[in-house]
Amino acid sequence: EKLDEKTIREIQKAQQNFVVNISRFNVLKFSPKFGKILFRRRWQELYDLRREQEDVLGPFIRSRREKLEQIKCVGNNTNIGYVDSLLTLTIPEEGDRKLTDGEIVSLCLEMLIAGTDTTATALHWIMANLVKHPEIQLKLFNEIKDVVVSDNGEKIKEEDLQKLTYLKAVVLEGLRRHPPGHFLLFHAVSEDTQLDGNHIPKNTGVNFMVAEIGWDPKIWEDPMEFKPERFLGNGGVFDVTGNRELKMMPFGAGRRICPAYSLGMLHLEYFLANLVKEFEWTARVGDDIDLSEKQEFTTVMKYPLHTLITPRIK
Ligand code: HEM
Repeated sequence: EKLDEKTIREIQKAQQNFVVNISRFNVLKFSPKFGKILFRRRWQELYDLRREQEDVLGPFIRSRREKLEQIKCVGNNTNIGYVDSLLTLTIPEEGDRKLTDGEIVSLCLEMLIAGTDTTATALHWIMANLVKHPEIQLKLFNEIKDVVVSDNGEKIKEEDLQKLTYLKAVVLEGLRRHPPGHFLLFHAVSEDTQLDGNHIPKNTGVNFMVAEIGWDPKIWEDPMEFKPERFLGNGGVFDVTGNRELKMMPFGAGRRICPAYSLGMLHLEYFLANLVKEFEWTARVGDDIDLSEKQEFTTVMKYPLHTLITPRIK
């Protein structure tokens, strides 16, 4: 179903309000009993945000449920989308019940946020580094120019990306130095576990310091420097899943790794290649590009990038 511009803006606003405010709600996890009184205002804000999400997404879910019923009646089951699969899902552990509308709203938002905010944040950091280090941007542009023979003004295509080794190195370095998530989503241990001599009881919530892992000076030389060249060894091949060797984990690792890590990499490579092919990105006079961080849903630039963009001469 095609959404009009107004609806897209409403969904975007609900998502943005959530992303920007989420870290302010962490405090609500403590002492739920007294917290309800102590943080009454903040709880109210959270409820309001939640209502906003349900108001914008709820009608689409209900309308899709009706459509699905009609499709079932005429026996046509083509065009199955994400919401359709959630609507047909049942939970065996809970008496084969279906998901509630509220749960579906959460899952849709999770997919929207996880699929856009992470990639946009990663790209923002990478562009900031390319503006800060024009020599890296130039090297990347030269690779694009030399390797992709598409001077006819066409966009770089998906199949061209495989030939761009330095592009891949820049993306990997961006994800190492500025992973959008400095932590993963919360995990819990399913059994009593020993970790580095510490006893972790079953059901304890655990997380991983993603950014620190990628900045470990025992693994990475000059870890805080932005040096894509470090990824050029081994023929430019690097296993970002950590299956072979875990040196960084911007997408997590193992069973709960980001289910769309390869799509995330593809988006970053594709957008970056085209942005650099079409435009030269430079700092404003006297602007040193401040790489300070700020915690939102992802770790974003505290001072968003302002840059001058000049079309490349064809
Ligand atoms: C550069 C881009 C991306 C990065 C850095 C990234 C990173 C992550 C990380 C760190 C996690 C948590 C893994 C864990 O808790 O162990 C995650 C989960 C997730 N990601 Fe991504 N992601 C990216 C792109 C995407 C895209 C494009 C989509 C969807 C189209 C997506 C969908 C999801 C979903 C649905 C989850 C939750 C999975 C679960 O609950 O098990 N991500 N991602």
